[in-house]
Amino acid sequence: MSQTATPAEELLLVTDELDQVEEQIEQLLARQHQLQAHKEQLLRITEADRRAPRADWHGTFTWDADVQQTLQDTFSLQAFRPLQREVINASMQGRDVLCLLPSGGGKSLCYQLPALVGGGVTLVVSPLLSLIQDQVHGLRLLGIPAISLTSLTPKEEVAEVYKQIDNDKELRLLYATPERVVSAKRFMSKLEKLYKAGRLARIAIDEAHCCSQWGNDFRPDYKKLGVLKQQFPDVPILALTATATDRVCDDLRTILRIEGCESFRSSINRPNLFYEVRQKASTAAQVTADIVSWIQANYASGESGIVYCLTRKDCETLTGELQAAGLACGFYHADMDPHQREHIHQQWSAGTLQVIVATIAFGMGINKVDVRFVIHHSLSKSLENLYQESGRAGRDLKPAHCLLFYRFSDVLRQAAIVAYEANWQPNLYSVMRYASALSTCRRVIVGRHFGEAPAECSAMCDCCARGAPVVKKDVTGAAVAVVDALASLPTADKRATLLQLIDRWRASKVPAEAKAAKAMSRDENERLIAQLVYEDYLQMDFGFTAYATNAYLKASPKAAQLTAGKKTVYMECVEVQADEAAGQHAQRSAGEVIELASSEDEDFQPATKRGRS
Ligand SMILES: Nc1ncnc2c1ncn2[C@@H]1O[C@H](COP(=O)(O)OP(=O)(O)OP(=O)(O)O)[C@@H](O)[C@H]1O
Repeated sequence: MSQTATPAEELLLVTDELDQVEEQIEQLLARQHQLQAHKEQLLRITEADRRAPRADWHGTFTWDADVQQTLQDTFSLQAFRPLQREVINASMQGRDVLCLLPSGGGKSLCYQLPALVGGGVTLVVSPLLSLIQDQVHGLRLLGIPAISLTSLTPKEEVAEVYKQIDNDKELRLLYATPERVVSAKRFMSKLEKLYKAGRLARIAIDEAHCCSQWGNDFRPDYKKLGVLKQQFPDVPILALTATATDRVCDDLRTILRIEGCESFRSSINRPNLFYEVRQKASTAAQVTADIVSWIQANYASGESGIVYCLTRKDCETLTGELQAAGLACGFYHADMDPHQREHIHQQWSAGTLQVIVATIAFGMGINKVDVRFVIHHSLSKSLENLYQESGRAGRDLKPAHCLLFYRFSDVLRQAAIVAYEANWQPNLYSVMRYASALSTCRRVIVGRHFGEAPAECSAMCDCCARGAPVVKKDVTGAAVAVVDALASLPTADKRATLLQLIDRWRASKVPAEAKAAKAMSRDENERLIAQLVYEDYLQMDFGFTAYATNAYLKASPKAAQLTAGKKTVYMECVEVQADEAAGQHAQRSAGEVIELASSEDEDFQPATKRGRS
């Protein structure tokens, strides 16, 4: 310190140095926190390795004979489906396991069978009451001792269940909801008692993707399930899910504290499902007529199906219209009396109703394996949601059809609903990318989303089955006209609804622009605007009123490059010819331009189709 510094100057220097020291302390504390968390992870991993060494899960184990016999005698099954045996071996060995098998892949057997062979009690955490009821009922029919504790358990039975947990040495499976596990102290104390007595054999966490806020169906109570590893470190956890991206898997490993787990992942590809997207008509009446005629043409023998709608009101209206057209159907959504909802579900499961028209409230509890079709009346909020909802078809592995009716205005409706959710935009764009594809196989898009190598499609999606040539059109002029139409708006915010934008574009004061816009149908105008959103030349903007959220469109910063002549926009179009390969899947008139897709799609293939048989 200089000897000539005045106290005031020195004060400034000292204050400055103190600030620096505080900043360093903060950095060191953050680093300490990080290292502590990492140390705990490494301790858990080494402890898991010590407790249950890794092995070749295809190999032979002391329990092989028991496992095979239980498979045949108790479950009346002859052989394992892919990965079931490996998952069972790893769990029997005592490893924590993350199991990703597609819908209908047979995840339940992966914990039900070890529960019988290994002895002790397997706790199954499952999010849905109806699913729990169905499973417990099914297990009891097989003579397997199973109980559940949920909000549906009558008060007088709760004491009996607790008594059974304490004393019934034959009990093998105990089902509970995550709420029960994380909030009911009495339940946790019973688990502690089981654990101390060495009777808590395994914990299965079904629909484990609900842990992660990056996945669909995030549930806050699932996020607290890390308490199970903390309280019962020696008990192997088996986390199961049908849908999870790599990011969701990483997240759920951390949340459940099973970082050292064995991960088994079969392809998410469902080869028996035919994926199709159709242009959705612009009027509700026409959409209903299209759905009715499609079901009547393809499933006239009353095969079961689901129609997913965006809102409760849509569900009720569409049900009335389908009924009027002679289809046996009922609606299902969250705003119904639970008994009425259950009644509809049962009638549909029994085949009395052919079609259930539902919101996404109808989901994880569906146990019906012979659903032949799933129709999306509106776009889902993410590709994961669409995959999972569609995946309720064909769980018996027989051919089934997943049909999405798509138009861009539904993206805006959906956006206005999900705009409050985390990650709504990348989620919505992922499903838009899927829906607007023309030349890219839909399986490839889904596989890429889940980080998988492309699966063989064998013409089991409309893009591969269609077989018509794709033409690539330069539509830069039209794209500039759309941006100009927004710029010419009298309002300061320069934003418009989709309808306003199309009207303004078609009424452009530049005659050539208006002529070009009108040379396209309004549907095609809409598709080009969708593409501009999807390629980031336009963006969504929201207006909030006391009653609703409205979605608008406005130019994004990238639009300036378009108007400056630095970007070119191409659209793909297909001229449909008579196409036998697509058979009933492509019911369109010859020569009709059926779809447009992004010119920025990596897999854009301008000339001929592939994958056609
Ligand atoms: N090894 C097997 N052989 C034959 N059928 C099996 C086998 N394993 C399971 N199944 C049957 O497959 C059907 C689906 O099983 P399960 O309900 O466990 O699937 P899941 O993977 O949980 O599907 P979801 O994610 O849709 O709930 C059931 O009817 C079940 O009995």
